[in-house]
Amino acid sequence: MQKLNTAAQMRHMDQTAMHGIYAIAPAILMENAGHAVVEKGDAFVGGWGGKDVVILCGKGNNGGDGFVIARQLLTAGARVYVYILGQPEDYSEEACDHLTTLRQLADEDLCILEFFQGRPCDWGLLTKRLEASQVVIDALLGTGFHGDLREPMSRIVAIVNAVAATGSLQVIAVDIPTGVNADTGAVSGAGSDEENGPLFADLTVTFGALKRGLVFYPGRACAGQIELDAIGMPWPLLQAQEADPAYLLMEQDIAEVLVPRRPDSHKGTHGTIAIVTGSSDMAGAALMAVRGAIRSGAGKVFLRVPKETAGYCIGKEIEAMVHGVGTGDHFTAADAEEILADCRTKRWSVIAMGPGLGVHEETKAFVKAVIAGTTCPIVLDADALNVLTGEREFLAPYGSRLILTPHLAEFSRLSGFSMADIEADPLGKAKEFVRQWHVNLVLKGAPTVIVSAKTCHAYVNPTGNAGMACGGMGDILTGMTASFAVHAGLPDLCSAACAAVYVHGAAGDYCHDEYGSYGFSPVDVADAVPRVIRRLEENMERPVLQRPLVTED
Ligand SMILES: NC(=O)C1=CN([C@@H]2O[C@H](COP(=O)(O)OP(=O)(O)OC[C@H]3O[C@@H](n4cnc5c(N)ncnc54)[C@H](O)[C@@H]3O)[C@@H](O)[C@H]2O)[C@@H](O)CC1
Ligand SMILES: Nc1ncnc2c1ncn2[C@@H]1O[C@H](COP(=O)(O)OP(=O)(O)O)[C@@H](O)[C@H]1O
Ligand SMILES: [K+]
Repeated sequence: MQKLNTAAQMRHMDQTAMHGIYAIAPAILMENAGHAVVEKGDAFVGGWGGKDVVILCGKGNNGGDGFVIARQLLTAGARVYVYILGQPEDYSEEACDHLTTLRQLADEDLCILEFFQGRPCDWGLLTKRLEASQVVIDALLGTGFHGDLREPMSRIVAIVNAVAATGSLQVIAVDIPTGVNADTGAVSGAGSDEENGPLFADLTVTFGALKRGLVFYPGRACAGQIELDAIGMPWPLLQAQEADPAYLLMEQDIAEVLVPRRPDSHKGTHGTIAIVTGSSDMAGAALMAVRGAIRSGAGKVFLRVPKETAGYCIGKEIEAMVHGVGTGDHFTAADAEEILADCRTKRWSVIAMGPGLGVHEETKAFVKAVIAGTTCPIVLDADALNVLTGEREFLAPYGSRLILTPHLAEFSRLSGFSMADIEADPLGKAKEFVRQWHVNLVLKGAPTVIVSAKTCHAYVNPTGNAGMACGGMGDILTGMTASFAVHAGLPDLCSAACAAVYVHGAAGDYCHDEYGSYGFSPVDVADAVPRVIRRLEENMERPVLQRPLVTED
């Protein structure tokens, strides 16, 4: 897992490195930061020698990194034009020292320094310099950015974006692109007509830990390729768990939580999954959930649909045992007893409810009765969440065995948060909800965020693509989540949800590789799941019975 930090967490890490027991001189951290950009940038731009590079330096420590970069690029054989927004007295001591050194290197041919403040700006000259250069370094603003960009920053960023759009200029951002909020990925100028939007980089070299704003849209779209550099931070600080943490999931994390099948296992070992969902006009959703469960390794799958839906469903997913419940085309409170009895006698290990369930008033009582009358894990998606709008207090006592998988609109209905607030900070809102209502939450989107009921830690999924933005994709995930929830050895429901989300997205990525971003279907994604699991299996530990019984030294 990679830590996903906020600006405040980064400030704390920097301060602890510099002023705590480690006592790293501030100028050294800044030197390392600048060096990281030069080093990672070298491969990206194909070597610095002979390149013309514009370096834009703001008034904070991000600008200080820019001074180091300028000096090191001169050593690497580049010509640099350094635009400096502050005066020496504006800068921190370490940035000021680096500026002093850089000033000793000012040279009419190789190193031109331009101080912006207090003078009319020659925008034409800046544009010409950018047009004649191959690379621009954005050291205007880092994690200290907030609000919207103001003049002259906004004008400079607009000019860089315009020149870069012609394709002749590579843009490298220092730590985070200027105008991207490090905590949320919100950007300057969103929704306004004024030209004060964020900078779009081709490469972002970020320091110490990934910033949340680099993985959430719209910030993610500004970052280009992302490279992380530890910049010499003491390793205990790099590894320490932050208060209120968030992590980016990695393939290795998922491989580690999946346990290989024991060779002596049988269908009962791998979970009895009940998909209790569907209604007469949305039976396909129920079938897709079944498909997701089967393709994720479920031992047995029972499908329970309303009576009128059963005829359509029988034989469509031949592995599932299908039965029609009640008398109508949707579930009512009277149907709950049959489901609860089935759950007891057939020893269901997990239940999934929601896809295509419908939002009839009577269905709400049905869903509540099933939750209250069982003790197994339950995955709640789609209409199961829609019918529970306003029932947060009801859910909370059962939260530790529930996995809720809403998309943004479903989450808005359920939580009462506005769509705008959720879109502005999905991770923050997901955590806020879980802190209050103690459920395992999968907030689906690009990217999907998973929050643990037990710890309130958040996990962000890196897999998936826009080809998955089509109806039914979430139904597949519902079945997958139910199946993963009973995979032997998974430590908790949150890990199961993380594994399901990661594998679902990775299966979507296989489809993207095969078909491109249009037209692959939810069923294609489900059918690609075994390929992802096979890839993960290569990294799993061998089960006891697959180890040789006698080992030779
Ligand atoms: N010791 C450290 O703290 C280290 C910091 N580093 C760098 O320092 C950066 C953080 O430095 P700072 O905290 O000084 O922050 P920044 O360099 O991001 O800038 C802060 C300045 O920008 C101004 N500002 C904020 N929002 C603005 C807006 N919308 N329009 C115009 N001006 C705005 C603030 O008033 C403040 O003067 C990191 O991103 C990283 O690049 C690195 O050098 C590594 C070590
Ligand atoms: N642009 C995207 N990038 C990554 N994943 C996506 C994208 N669009 C959709 N998805 C994924 O596809 C699934 C869609 O789920 P959902 O909206 O519930 O679909 P439905 O309700 O139609 O089944 C989610 O898991 C979501 O994360
Ligand atoms: K920057």
